[in-house]
Amino acid sequence: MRIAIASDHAALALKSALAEYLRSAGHDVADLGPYDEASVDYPDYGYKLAHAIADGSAERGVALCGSGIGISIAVNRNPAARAALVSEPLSARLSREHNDANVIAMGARLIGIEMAKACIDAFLSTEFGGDRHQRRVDKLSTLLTTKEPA
Ligand SMILES: O=C(CO)[C@H](O)[C@H](O)[C@H](O)COP(=O)(O)O
Repeated sequence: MRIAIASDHAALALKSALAEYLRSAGHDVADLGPYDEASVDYPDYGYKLAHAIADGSAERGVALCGSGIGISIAVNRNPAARAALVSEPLSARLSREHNDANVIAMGARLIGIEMAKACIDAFLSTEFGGDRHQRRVDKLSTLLTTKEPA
């Protein structure tokens, strides 16, 4: 699978570890940065990651910052992205099954590497459930253009 990964400075080490984990599992991983420990702003990297989802260069995204909160907010500014901030595998699975999430977000200051890998595994191995969930995901798109859900 084509997977883009991005972070801010707070999640640099987790980003490197997860990129390696994903590559060793056979995925085509695009590391969108940053590439050193200099302090950066999560909106810049959330923007890049969401853009990769929107233009189709990535099928899934992994977004990381200290808490995961800032970068997940940034990614979700792009209407093509559905980013889910998770800290354990059940939420990661449900984000796919119910929400058709295409980006997983995690907080490097809150989660360990093994839990992060377990979340990624659940996220990548779960299919969207469709049916009633499709109707709800479709409504997310209408929220962008109307004041009230259809
Ligand atoms: O966006 C965040 C909080 O919602 C992230 O945790 C950031 O990584 C964090 O704000 C960065 O903080 P720092 O003090 O500049 O390292």
